[in-house]
Amino acid sequence: MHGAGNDYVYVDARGQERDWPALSVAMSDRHLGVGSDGLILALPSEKADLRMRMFNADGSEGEMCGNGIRCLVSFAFDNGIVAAEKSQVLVETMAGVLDVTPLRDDGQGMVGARVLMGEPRLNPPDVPVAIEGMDAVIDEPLKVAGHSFRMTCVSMGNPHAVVFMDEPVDEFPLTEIGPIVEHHPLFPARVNFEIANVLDGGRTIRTRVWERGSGITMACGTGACAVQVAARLNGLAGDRATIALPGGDLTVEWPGEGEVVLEGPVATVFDGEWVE
Ligand SMILES: N[C@H](CCC[C@H](N)C(=O)O)C(=O)O
Repeated sequence: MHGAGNDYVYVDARGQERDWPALSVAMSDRHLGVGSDGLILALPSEKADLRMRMFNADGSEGEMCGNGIRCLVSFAFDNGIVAAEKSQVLVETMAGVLDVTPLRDDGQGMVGARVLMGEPRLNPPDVPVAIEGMDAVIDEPLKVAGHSFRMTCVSMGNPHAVVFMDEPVDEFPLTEIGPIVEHHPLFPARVNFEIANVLDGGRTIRTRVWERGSGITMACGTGACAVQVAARLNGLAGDRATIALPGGDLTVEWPGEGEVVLEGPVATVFDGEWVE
């Protein structure tokens, strides 16, 4: 399944004990495996309708996945894990229990979802940055390979570093710079790195992402949230923005306080059986 091109393999892991990190690496390989940005598990929960665990393509576990949580609810409906007629589904994640509202087409199929993503963490322990007022920025420009960035760091349960730039993001050497930022010593848990062009007075923000543990992805849900929050903190956007990613558009709302709301598509590509 994929959310705006951010594709994962989804597994009903109820009652299964496996080496999930190793399985994520094997399944994510686009030549020797299924091919994906990682692996997402549906698991039972004591305090929600179900629990999500997500693993990046390198086997590392992410605290939250905004595109993944939408697809997981659709997967849970299709596989009888959660009653398909529910109009609200609670999902336990490492970033808290989050509220997912399925969006259905007239045929009742799920085509997307609206997710309450929790509050942004602006002085996140996983992104220790010099603090300038509310705005969590790195006071000293971060010098990377001849570039000097002013980053706004936001955690959505997982760490993000956002750089707004005038240079068109499509021309930025993200493949070269992305891994240097991801592994920069400033980020003890590594970091997801977003580059963004603010367009249309902040109503649209063109964004590309180098994801922690997966590299360049077509979209990143938590990254889209971090971009809108960072833009609003920097006075570059209002309460709502369309985040235009290579794989599609995601909509993010954050009025400066409270939960971030993410809305985006869901798609199933194919089903399969994993044969040992
Ligand atoms: N790579 C991320 C996890 C996946 C996030 C992204 N795919 C999303 O949709 O939020 C991390 O290690 O924090």
